[in-house]
Amino acid sequence: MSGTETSEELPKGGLKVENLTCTRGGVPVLRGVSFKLSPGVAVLLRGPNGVGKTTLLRTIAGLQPPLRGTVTVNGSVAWAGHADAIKATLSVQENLRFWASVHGAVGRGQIAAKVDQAVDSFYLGDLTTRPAQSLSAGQKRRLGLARLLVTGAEIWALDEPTVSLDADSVTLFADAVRAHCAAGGSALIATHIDPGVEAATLDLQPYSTRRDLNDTPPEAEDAAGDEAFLEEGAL
Ligand SMILES: Nc1ncnc2c1ncn2[C@@H]1O[C@H](COP(=O)(O)OP(=O)(O)OP(=O)(O)O)[C@@H](O)[C@H]1O
Repeated sequence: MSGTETSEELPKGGLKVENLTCTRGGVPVLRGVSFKLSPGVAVLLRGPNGVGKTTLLRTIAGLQPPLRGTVTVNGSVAWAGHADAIKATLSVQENLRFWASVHGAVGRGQIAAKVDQAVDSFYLGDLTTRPAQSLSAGQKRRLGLARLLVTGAEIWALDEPTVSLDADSVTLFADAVRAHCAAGGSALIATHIDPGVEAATLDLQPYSTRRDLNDTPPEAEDAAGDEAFLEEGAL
């Protein structure tokens, strides 16, 4: 099902998307998207509602196969979508322990160290024994983001990660992304707001609109791939 390939020719934490065409519900959404994401870099994925940001992130995370093109990574991808991947009946601490174990932490000491760091990073200290289902929307979102830290994944694919967060929590998120990138990780972040992260921008444009405006035959567009979209510095 996954169309994501692993290659050690990329640097650890690197991601390369080449001429990617995706469908959603059988309908073409993205066409010929190409870009590279280097370790240490965060990129904001922009574009109007329905343009295909979630579809692109899902494809990179291996949750759906591309129709055409390739996604290549060196490292593992952690996906944070709208549902937060939270186990409702487990406590905050149990959720994080669970995810740390799933992602390879071994032994009580290693698991506890990862969980403690994640709890501190997202100010979850007063909530550790609370069942996840009893948390507010913003608290759940903080738990979902804390999960990223215990996965140890090099590449973060984040779909509107700041939804429901208050201003202080957005700052915690930005700090976490900064620390992740400083440690050699990378992040692709779909968002409609400014999350306070120093980042390049990848602008997805409506495929049909762009074609109409450019008056470019689809075959030529296929051959050329997508123009644009990363500002210099992110490549
Ligand atoms: N489960 C689905 N079945 C069919 N079509 C879908 C499904 N989910 C999304 N789509 C369609 O696919 C297209 C791309 O959706 P996607 O969620 O990737 O957009 P987006 O850029 O993330 O939008 P938003 O900014 O609103 O979150 C849209 O036209 C949407 O209506």
